[in-house]
Amino acid sequence: MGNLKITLRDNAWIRWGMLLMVGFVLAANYYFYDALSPLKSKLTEEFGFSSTDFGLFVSVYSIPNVFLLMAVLGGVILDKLGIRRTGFMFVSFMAFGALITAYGASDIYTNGGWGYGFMSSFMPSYSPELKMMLLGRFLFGLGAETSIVVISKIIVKWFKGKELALAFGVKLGLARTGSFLAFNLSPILIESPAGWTTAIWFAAFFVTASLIVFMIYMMLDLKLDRQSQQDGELVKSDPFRLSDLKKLILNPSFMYVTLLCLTFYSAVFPFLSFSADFFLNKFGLSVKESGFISSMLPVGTMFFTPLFGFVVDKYGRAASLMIYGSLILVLVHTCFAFTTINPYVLMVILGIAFSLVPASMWPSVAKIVDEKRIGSAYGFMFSIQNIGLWIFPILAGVVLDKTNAEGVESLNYTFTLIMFAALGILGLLFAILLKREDKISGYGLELPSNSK
Ligand SMILES: N[C@@H](Cc1c[nH]cn1)C(=O)NCC(=O)O
Repeated sequence: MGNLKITLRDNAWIRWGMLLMVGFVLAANYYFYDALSPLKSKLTEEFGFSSTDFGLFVSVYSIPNVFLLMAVLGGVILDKLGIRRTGFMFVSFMAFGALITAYGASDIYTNGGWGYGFMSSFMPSYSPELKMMLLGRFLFGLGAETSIVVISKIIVKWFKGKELALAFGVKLGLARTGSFLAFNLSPILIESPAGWTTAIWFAAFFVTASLIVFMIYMMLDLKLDRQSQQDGELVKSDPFRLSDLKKLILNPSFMYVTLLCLTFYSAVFPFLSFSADFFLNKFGLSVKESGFISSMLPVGTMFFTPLFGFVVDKYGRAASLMIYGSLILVLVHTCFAFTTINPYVLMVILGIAFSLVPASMWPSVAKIVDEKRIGSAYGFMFSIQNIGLWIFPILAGVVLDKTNAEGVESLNYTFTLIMFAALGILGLLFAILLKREDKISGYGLELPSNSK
């Protein structure tokens, strides 16, 4: 038994201060993830990107996580090497990948800089710019997903038994601030006197700055570990065993939440990547205004996610909230496909759905899975989710190219949106199954946070 000494995590100022730090790392991650979305038409103009090329660029982020099982492996590495070493390694990958992406679009590179000749020497149907940018985003994705797993574990470490769901909500709110900034700043930065690629360089430097912030967090983490070790409170992860993964897969609640994660996020993130271009084409808006409408989604979630996190902590009902969120998602995509309802309104409503599900999903995993396995569990969920984040941006681009004649003035997005609505219906089904299963397995997903 520990002797109940006060540690850093018992000090609310330090606990929430450290959340701001890891939130900065996440905001940079999300900023870079979304920074090129409002630039789709610019990439077509400058480098001749088709919709399929753009979809490929978005989706290559997920390849290391799907094929190298990076998020699972990252979770395993995390359980083995710990938060500091794993976090440092993967945030560094993020920064390196972001800088390579910016280099691939830069004048230095396009004027025959390092690697240009090599990238021109194979697969001539893909431009050397696209190939270098794909390499950069691949490396960024390799680091980014595992970093999110590391940060989720950091939050469980500091907030378990305290304001866990609220902390997850605030964390997601901070992450989405990054997306909000990306959709608004990128269209401004392309007009910079230093050239349109300023938008990409800025994104890359933001990620590099987040590496420095993570290094500062590492000092706090070390101090907390020393205190917890003295108190005998340090939660040590057991070595990873394949049988643990088998146990997770055989747990119906865990699998329903994972499948909801796959289908729900596949209907949101790939849509968000194309959304600015969708508004531009459907409503004939400028790059700035369509980027601004896209940013209504993250802006809604910045406020609603912490709020719903608080509701889940205090009143529970996490499984029910996942059902409501999935239902709203289906309705919004259907409206986008078949109506001309004001896109600002629909994006804010989608923001409610995009708050309800994440705010209840991520803390629910901490109820279903033992803390010692939480790294592997989040890693597994992210790897499955990344199958969707890999396939659906490509499919969205292919559907767009196939359902629109070449060189058409404005792209018709109806079939792409029907695809996203269908994914939402699947998500709704898994959310209903999760709630039903919870009555049998008794993880208490409908109960407040501190009752379990
Ligand atoms: N795996 C991430 C995907 C992502 C999107 N932008 C950057 N990373 C994820 O799903 N995170 C959880 C969330 O609710 O944002």
